Amino acid sequence: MAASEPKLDLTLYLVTDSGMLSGSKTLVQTVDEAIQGGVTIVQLREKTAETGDFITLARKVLKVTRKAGVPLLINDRIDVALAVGADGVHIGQDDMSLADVRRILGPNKIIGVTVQSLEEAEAAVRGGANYLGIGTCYATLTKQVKVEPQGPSGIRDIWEHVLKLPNPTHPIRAVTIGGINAYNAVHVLDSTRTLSGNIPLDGLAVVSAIMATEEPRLAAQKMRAQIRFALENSWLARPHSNLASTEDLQVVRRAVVDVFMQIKSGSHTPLVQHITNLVVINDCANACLAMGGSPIMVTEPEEQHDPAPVISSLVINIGTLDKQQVVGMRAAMREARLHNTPIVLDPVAVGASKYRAQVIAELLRDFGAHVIKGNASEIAALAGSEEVKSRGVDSLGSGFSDPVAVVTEYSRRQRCVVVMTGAVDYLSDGRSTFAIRNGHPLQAAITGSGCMVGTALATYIHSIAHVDPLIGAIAGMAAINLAAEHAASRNDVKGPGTFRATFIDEMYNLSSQQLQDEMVIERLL
Ligand SMILES: Cc1ncc(COP(=O)(O)OP(=O)(O)O)c(N)n1
Ligand SMILES: Cc1ncsc1CCOP(=O)(O)O
Repeated sequence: MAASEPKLDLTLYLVTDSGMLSGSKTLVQTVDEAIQGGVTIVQLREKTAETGDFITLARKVLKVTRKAGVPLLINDRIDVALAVGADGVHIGQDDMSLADVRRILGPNKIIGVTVQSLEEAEAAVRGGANYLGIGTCYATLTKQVKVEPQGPSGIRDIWEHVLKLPNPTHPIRAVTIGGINAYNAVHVLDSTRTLSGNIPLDGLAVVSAIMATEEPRLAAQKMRAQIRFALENSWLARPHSNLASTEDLQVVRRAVVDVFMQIKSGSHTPLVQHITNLVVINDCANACLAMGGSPIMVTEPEEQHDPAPVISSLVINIGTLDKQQVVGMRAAMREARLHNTPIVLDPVAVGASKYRAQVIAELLRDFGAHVIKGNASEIAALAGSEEVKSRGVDSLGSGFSDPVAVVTEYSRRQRCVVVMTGAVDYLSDGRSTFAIRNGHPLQAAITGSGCMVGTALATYIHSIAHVDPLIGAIAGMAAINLAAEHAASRNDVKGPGTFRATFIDEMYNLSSQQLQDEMVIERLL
């Protein structure tokens, strides 16, 4: 690219569609405001415009983009790009070939290419594309797509592949497109990072998230804020995440006790939203209160929006799944993603039916989670392992031969903390893996003790920005297990019934000194 031409910054890529304008603003105004809100590159995509009208519009838009120092690309139409002196073009697989476009436009123009497979991506990189538009990511109403949406993991596979190509002749850049908005931007950027190297896409491309709003500046600002958050708070490179990876277990223990203390002292009362199962809802609410949180059981899809800004963390538990509940879960997870609220996902009995497996796969594809908590059979089902089978909500057999490898690997793949419960609990964020050896067999004798673990995790992981999720998870796991030990040792506990009530008492009574002294934690990785 010549020095005088705008710099290629793909962070927030606006693809236009004048058919979406509300009527109160022209396309040129919309582009102008979107750039003021943070759009870094614009593609003029006018599928039905006559050539003359397209050129007239492109000239007007170019004035705005040039003033802002933002590149303007033209969708498909090399003739229009040449006529107006645009900064480049974006082409798809059915358009003029990359080689021909390069020959016509010369070496300094930007050429972006849509790719939907490893082969297409490789060819575009070898052919000298300046960037790739990988997708589609999610289903979109903006256009009819020929290839099924690939979801973030499909996009990541392509991104990872091109970055590994030997001897690249130029830097490889990429965005993804399709169904992206401020709600899913963080999840998409986080889950498309390469597994080896943690390298994020260069940005996100959107049409309707900006074009179909009355406030394009505000919409662009929201998107930019989410993209900034995702790039600064990468799962594996969070600013505060060195704590769990420190070699010194004393430092980890102290951090865990600090997280516990914040809640115990009352200096913070997390508002923990639960969409959980009918069997345990009351126990989970009481456990949350006993630990110093405040439970909120908002379940209807229509009422997810209003409280979302003040929710500290969200528990999604599929124990007694029904279709209407899934709609509520999706609405809650969407809001949680917008507010960067930690999500704890409890995939109860996910291996028991195809329906459960499908619901969880879709929730993970569309929203991801910050923590996934399950017993060995649930983690096996999610990780695609046959090693541990389930019977209803329980695991059969003696568990994994190498539980550390399973939780660590699954955590790396899902980019979240994985907590695998059992006689020994394993917790990993993909970099560090710990075992907690507290707890009591009576926990398995009452229903819902696993669900209460979900509550405990969410209570202590109440902020992505302020609590390292792995440290918070250790705090929750250790606290609830110690409460069980204390309850089981009491003389007034005669069996599961008395244990159940006493368990809640001991969650309430547990002190930070007890946590400090009695937590049995081991670093395994
Ligand atoms: C950034 C970006 N990525 C992908 C596309 C899709 O382009 P294409 O496959 O050519 O489809 P149409 O846009 O022509 O419908 C894009 N436009 N921009
Ligand atoms: C042009 C294009 N190419 C693949 S999906 C898409 C449209 C994306 O639109 P939206 O951001 O509104 O889902």
